[in-house]
This record gives sequence, structure tokens and C-alpha cells, in this order.
Amino acid sequence: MNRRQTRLSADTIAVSRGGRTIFEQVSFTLGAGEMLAVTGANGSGKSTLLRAVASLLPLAAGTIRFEDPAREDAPIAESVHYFGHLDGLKPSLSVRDNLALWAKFAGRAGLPAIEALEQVELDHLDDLPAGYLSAGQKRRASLARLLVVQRPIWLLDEPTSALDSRSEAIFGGLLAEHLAEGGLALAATHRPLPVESHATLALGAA
Ligand SMILES: Nc1ncnc2c1ncn2[C@@H]1O[C@H](COP(=O)(O)OP(=O)(O)OP(=O)(O)O)[C@@H](O)[C@H]1O
Repeated sequence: MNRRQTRLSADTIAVSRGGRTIFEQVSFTLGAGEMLAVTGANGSGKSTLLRAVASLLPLAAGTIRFEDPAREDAPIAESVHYFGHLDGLKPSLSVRDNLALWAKFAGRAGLPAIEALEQVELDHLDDLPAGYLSAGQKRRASLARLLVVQRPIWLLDEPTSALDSRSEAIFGGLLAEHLAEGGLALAATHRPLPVESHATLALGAA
């Protein structure tokens, strides 16, 4: 997939919640294959920034643009995967059916469900109701969702929480592959991320 000309940019953006300005004057640019780690203290607005990029929250000021020659008119919301704190799995559906449902809902098919589960080493549990998975397994099943639907921008909110060291390495491999294919990523994190290099945006810094 050639995504060399894709570019995500935020220009002097601000977001308010409940009448309070959470952050303002935030700008960044990300090109194909690049990742930005968003750091800052609790409450500094990391999740808020990711949600604003996903178009889940309105901007109080500034603009966010995503240029993608492959999808000129597509709204940015259709170009992102939002990997948030919640796993978004339906507990009574099997792990495999959860992924199949997500692929059907979100479109732009990526890997078949079973192959995505192999990537996160969960294929042996594919017919188990998702509600029975452990916290780390749920996180891995949620990671597999990034693979069954192709989206150029991964928005990752504390992506390594609940992952053991092996799962963290698997996640690092998937993220490296996504970036190598020209994908982009924005990750809110308190912990070092398992990727070779990335830029950092510190929120709440004077
Ligand atoms: N719906 C809301 N209404 C008003 N304020 C909110 C709302 N949701 C979040 N906030 C506030 O927005 C601020 C930023 O929250 P956010 O979750 O983005 O922080 P964060 O940097 O991701 O924090 P953490 O490191 O704890 O995950 C916090 O002060 C929070 O209380």
C-alpha cells in the first residue's frame, strides 16, 4: 500500500470540555510511517486530544486535516482506528465473531479474523465468548481489531496497559509493521513505547 503522501496535521487546536479549556495552541504534523507519542500528567488532555482527532469531540479552535490521496473525500473519522481504554468487545459473542462483526461494521477489510487472532496469539481461543477472556487477552483481542479493518491512522490510548512483556512485544511488532506500510500513529502514554523512534508531544508543559 502506498501512503507516502498522507499527512495528518493539527494547527493551533484547542478543546474545551464542561466549559473548561483542556488544552490550546497545540500543533503537530505527522507523515506516512511516523508516530507521535502524546505525554503529560493525568488530566492533561491526552485522551481528549485523541478523541478530537477521531472527530469524537469538537474543536474550540484550530483545524485538523488529513490528506490522503487514496481517499480524498473521506471524513477523518473513517480513516482512524480509536484504540481506547475500553475493549469494545461484546461479551456473549465469541472472540472470532467479535472481530467479524467489527470488520462488517467498519468496512475496508484487512486480515480475516482467524489470521488477526493468530497475530496476537489468540487463535486457540477463537470460539470462546469474549467475556471469558482475561484483561490482557481482551486487550489482545482488541488489538486484533486493528488488523481486521484497514485504517491509516491508529489512535492508541495507553496501548500497552494490561499487556505482559510478550504481548507488548507482539504489539510493538504490529505497530512497526503498520508504520512500515506507511501508516500513522498517535499514542497517549505514560510508558515507553516498543517502537524504535518517534516524536513526542508533551501536553501541559509550560
Ligand atoms: N465530559 C467531560 N466534561 C468535563 N471535563 C471532562 C470531561 N471528560 C474529561 N474531562 C476533563 O478533561 C481533562 C483531560 O482528561 P483526559 O482524559 O483527556 O486526560 P488524560 O491526559 O488522558 O489523563 P490520564 O493520564 O489520567 O488518562 C481532565 O481534567 C478531565 O477531568
